[in-house]
Amino acid sequence: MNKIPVLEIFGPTIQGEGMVVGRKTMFVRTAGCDYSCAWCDSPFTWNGSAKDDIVKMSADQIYLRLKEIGGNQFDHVTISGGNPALLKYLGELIDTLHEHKIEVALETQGSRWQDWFVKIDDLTISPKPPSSKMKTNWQVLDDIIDKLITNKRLSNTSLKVVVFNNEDLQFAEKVHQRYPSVPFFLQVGNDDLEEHKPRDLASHLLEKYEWLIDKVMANSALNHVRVLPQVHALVWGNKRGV
Ligand SMILES: C[S@@+](CC[C@H](N)C(=O)[O-])C[C@H]1O[C@@H](n2cnc3c(N)ncnc32)[C@H](O)[C@@H]1O
Ligand SMILES: Nc1nc2[nH]cc(C(=O)O)c2c(=O)[nH]1
Ligand code: SF4
Ligand SMILES: [Mg+2]
Repeated sequence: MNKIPVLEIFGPTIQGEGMVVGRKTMFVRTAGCDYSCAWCDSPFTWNGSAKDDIVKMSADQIYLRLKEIGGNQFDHVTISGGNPALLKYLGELIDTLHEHKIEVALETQGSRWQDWFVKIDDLTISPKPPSSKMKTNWQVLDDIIDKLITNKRLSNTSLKVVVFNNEDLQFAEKVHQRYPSVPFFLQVGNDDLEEHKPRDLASHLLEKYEWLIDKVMANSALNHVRVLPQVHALVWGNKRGV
């Protein structure tokens, strides 16, 4: 069996973001990313700081570990990273989880296509706005969205843009206008990744949430959208593994 580089497996917890926010889920976080976003909240997945924690695991080993931690208290697994779309053989893990009647969500930035995207129950594609300092390859993203539409995966797919400022909001508009049929989410950017007091971070993020709500309410190009904070950041702050 092919092995997957895993950095952490945790849960059950709530999915704190996006299309299935609030859903009880386990997390599998893979190592490695083709981006290096200025504000990445999980830089240990790609900057080498946790390289000794990476474990190469088969799909069966990951399933066993999920059961060891989560017991019978879950029926949903979210795969995040890093960029799990770098991993050609993730389809084996998705099949293993489905065989055990477990639904599978996945978080990626839309820089790579994998054929197993069409098997994901809740696929979040999160193109990166200017504040990240990353550049979207629109040809690649067009191709990904085209393939998902052709395969009738729209009800299993969402776009999610993190917003820190007005320029990011314009980028969000552009993404929504380019792919109007894809369910669209705007997410509050967390600009304080050092804060260790969850309540202080929460009140700061709620102010940013109010700013984002006001902006979106006044914007006629952003009508068919949802606006959300990272709920896990409101509850647990910058803590890892929740
Ligand atoms: C750590 S990323 C991993 C998945 C994939 N690499 C991606 O970026 O979509 C998971 C989600 O967290 C979001 N995210 C990362 N840093 C953030 C921050 N500082 N504030 C808000 N959301 C953030 C990303 O945009 C993405 O939607
Ligand atoms: N609770 C919780 N929800 C999340 N949604 C997306 C996450 C991620 O890091 O990909 C995440 C995470 O790390 N924790
Ligand atoms: S794409 Fe995702 S994991 Fe990669 S650097 Fe950006 S936010 Fe972090
Ligand atoms: Mg996170």
